[in-house]
Amino acid sequence: MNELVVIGVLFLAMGLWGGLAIWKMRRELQSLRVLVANAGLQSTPPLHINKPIEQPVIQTPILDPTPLSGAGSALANPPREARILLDELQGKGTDAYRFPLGWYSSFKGATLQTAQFVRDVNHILLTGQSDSGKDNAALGMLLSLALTKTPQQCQFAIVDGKGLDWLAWEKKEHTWLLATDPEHIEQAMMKLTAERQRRRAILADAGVTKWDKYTGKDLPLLVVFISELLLLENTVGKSQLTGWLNAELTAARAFGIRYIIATQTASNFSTQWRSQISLFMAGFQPSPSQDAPNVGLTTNELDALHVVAPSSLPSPNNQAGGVFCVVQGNQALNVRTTLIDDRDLDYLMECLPNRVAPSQKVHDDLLTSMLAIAHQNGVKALSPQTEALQTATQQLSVTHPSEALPVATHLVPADEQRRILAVAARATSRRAVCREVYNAVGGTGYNNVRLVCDAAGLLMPTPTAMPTASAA
Ligand SMILES: Nc1ncnc2c1ncn2[C@@H]1O[C@H](COP(=O)(O)OP(=O)(O)OP(=O)(O)O)[C@@H](O)[C@H]1O
Repeated sequence: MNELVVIGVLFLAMGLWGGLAIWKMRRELQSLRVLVANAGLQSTPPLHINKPIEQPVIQTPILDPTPLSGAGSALANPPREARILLDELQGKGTDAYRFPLGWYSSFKGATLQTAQFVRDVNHILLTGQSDSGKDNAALGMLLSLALTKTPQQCQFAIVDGKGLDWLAWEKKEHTWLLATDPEHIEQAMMKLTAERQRRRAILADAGVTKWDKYTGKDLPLLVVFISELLLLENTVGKSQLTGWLNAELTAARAFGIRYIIATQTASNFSTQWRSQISLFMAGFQPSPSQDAPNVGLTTNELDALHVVAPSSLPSPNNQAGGVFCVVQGNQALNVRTTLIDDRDLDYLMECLPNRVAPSQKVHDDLLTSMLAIAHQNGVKALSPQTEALQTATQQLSVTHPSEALPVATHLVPADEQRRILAVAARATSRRAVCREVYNAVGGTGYNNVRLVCDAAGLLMPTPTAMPTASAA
């Protein structure tokens, strides 16, 4: 009997000890997660071109994997801080222009679903009833790309017309084009077509068939965001818009251009260009008839993939903004985006480089080129106030540039400058000018072409942004 009591006490003690050990391990794991989360949050964002004034206070460092009721795997409480999003994104590697889609609950806990613009996603269709979170989703994508890629690697064309949400991008160096006024939409569409043709000519000159294979540094990935497709239709009419979309979406990919097209529903648009979409991201829709036009799969097909169709998602009016059904090929997932609040947005925009005024840019580029040339020629130190720079910048300000030479003649001989100017007036790229004038594609010849073209504003690699409503 006594033995039985001893054995019982022993079992009880072992059970207690085991329970205590499990509780301790859980606590340690919990503190470790807090530590890891805090360490991530305290790291500065990837680019630090500008010094932000103040970092927002972090509210919720632990990721909550609970799914939102009725929204499949989409999280109920995705991380609110954009820097958690960026840390997670960077952890996955940003080499192929990776960007975030949204958070979902997996066996690993709260997980970020991402996609890449190189060798993965072509164009994106972003749909959902008003207030479903389309603009916020696009903002997350563009901000992430801007914070992980330099303006030389990635540029944006933002065609809005809905309001003033994107105005802050106007002065940013990543912004190639910003049309916030419906009156500028047609001009923006023409400019995008011209840019595709310009890129085509550059690739043809370089003898490559695709942007992915081009090794020059003058063709950044151009991500075009159209915030409401209906505004384009209202501006140019149905048939012209259809023709434009068919042409641009079909050809843009090969020339390093990707479109993110947002609209409340794609059901009223032509189906031809939709075949060029490789990733569908659809928020709440009021009827099952809207599922297939917005994700490319029927409600039944989505059911079979165990995802909640757009028409079955909780309504954004019900505190469920930012929930999407994402479809790529035959794969589908429900995700919820990080809501980027004004405070986070101000801070992150502050981190992005501002556009340099054109005259300042020419001056800076000239200085950089001259320092490089001086370095090549063994000149140890060259002050920005050297006679050469003064002469060159004075020559830039002449009122009749066609009668004056753009740069000092001891930098580029006068006859070579005249020849570069003549060829650049009809050529499609600086490389083509260099080939024709110097029978070469790089070295000092290319430096001369760059100096002269920069100073004369010819064949500029980064076109300036369009005037916005405020600037017009
Ligand atoms: N991930 C999110 N989590 C929580 N709320 C969100 C989320 N995304 C968006 N919202 C809410 O939805 C509102 C509308 O978002 P947003 O402007 O991005 O929607 P939209 O689909 O672009 O709307 P519209 O078509 O009317 O322009 C936001 O102000 C926010 O309150």
